[in-house]
Amino acid sequence: MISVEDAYQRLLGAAEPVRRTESVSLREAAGRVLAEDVLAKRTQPGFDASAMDGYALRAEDAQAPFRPLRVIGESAAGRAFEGRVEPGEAVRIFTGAPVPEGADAILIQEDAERSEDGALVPKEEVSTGQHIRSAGVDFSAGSILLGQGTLLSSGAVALAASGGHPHLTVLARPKVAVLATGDELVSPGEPVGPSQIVASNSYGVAALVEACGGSVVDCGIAPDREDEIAAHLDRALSDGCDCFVTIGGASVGDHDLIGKVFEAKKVEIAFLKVAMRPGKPLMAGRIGDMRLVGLPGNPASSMVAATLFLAPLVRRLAGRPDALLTRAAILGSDVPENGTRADFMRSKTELRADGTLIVMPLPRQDSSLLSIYAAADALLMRPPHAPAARAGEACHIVDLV
Ligand SMILES: Nc1nc2c(c(=O)[nH]1)N[C@H]1C(S)=C(S)[C@@H](COP(=O)(O)OP(=O)(O)OC[C@H]3O[C@@H](n4cnc5c(N)ncnc54)[C@H](O)[C@@H]3O)O[C@H]1N2
Ligand code: MOO
Repeated sequence: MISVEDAYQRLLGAAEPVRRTESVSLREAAGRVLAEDVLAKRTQPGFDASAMDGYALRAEDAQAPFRPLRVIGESAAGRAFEGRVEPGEAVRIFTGAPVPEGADAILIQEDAERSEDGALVPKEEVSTGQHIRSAGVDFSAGSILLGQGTLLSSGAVALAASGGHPHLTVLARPKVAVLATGDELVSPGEPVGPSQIVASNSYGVAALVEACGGSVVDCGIAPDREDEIAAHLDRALSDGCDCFVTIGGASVGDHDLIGKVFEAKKVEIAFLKVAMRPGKPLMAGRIGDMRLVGLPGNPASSMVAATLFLAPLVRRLAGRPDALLTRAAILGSDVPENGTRADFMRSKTELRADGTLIVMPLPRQDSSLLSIYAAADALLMRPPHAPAARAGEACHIVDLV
């Protein structure tokens, strides 16, 4: 049995982002990872633009004592004034409109008066360049807007649009096959016979995989038969899956077959058990480029193991930042000393008005309890052999997705 840290290193150590790429429209691009640099196809703004509603003029014509100026036309966004502003002249202008030739400043309309004959009389002085956004102040054609490997935020998508790109080349989502195993399992909505239960973990694990940027290949439920599980593994390999995840059958009972399948298929084993609670029977390995993760069957064990190991792996394969996100918090109640396995206690957090993050372990921690898991928003991390700790002491948590 190895430590959580060693297991994490063995699983993620040599894992690299997928190399397959695809083109997606901007509307589908948020959350994807750029496969190549995005260069600006245009300069923004493409012209000197007014930042305010007012008058385009020569700054020297708006100095005290103020003289009336002749308004010779209008420049609106999308409809430029084609002429030139000469001394003693001004052009009515609106935000985003091109600044006409000859003008070098904008007088905002709040600082201007129009006389009865239509002349413009400035009320405040302006300086050269005032309220003008110069061409290219945001970016210039040919400059790198977004680098390869960028996880596309909403802002990044807007920037790519502004740079003139209707589509972006991104990394393909890693293909993650998810297989539930167990003779007792039926799908949600199906009749549940005596001694049967509903397969729930695969839905939770699939949701987590997708939240991490993966694409799920749902393999359904396999009975406790080595040949059936092995057939799913073979199909995942031939379908080019990046990861094959099993749920259940990871422990030591007569019907726990994942270890046997891994052996028969000559999986290069990373580890077979991890010193953690819940989730001790957790297996991982690889066949060529395909990673294998054997999650334990108990629902909370399955989800905790997937949060700590599968989620960072999928993020790595997807090219996303993959570090396990832990946060400092303050214990909201006393906790007893811990045993030999790292403990990940299902907990609820509360952000106090002063910014302190308080974490309260939930009262029941049995690994079969999905009601408790779903009520939790964080895992309180208790290292092996941690001494008893009191409310108010510092601790660390992992956020649940
Ligand atoms: N003698 C020992 N027994 C067990 C050990 C051990 O070290 N020695 N470890 C225990 C721990 S810890 C866990 S966790 C479980 C994990 O066992 P398996 O991975 O083999 O899981 P199963 O036996 O297949 O199932 C356990 C439990 O979870 C239910 N299950 C399975 N799959 C699903 C699913 N997709 N959705 C919902 N529920 C599922 C299954 O019906 C069982 O109730 O082993 C302990 N035993
Ligand atoms: O890990 Mo088992 O996950 O302790 O129930």
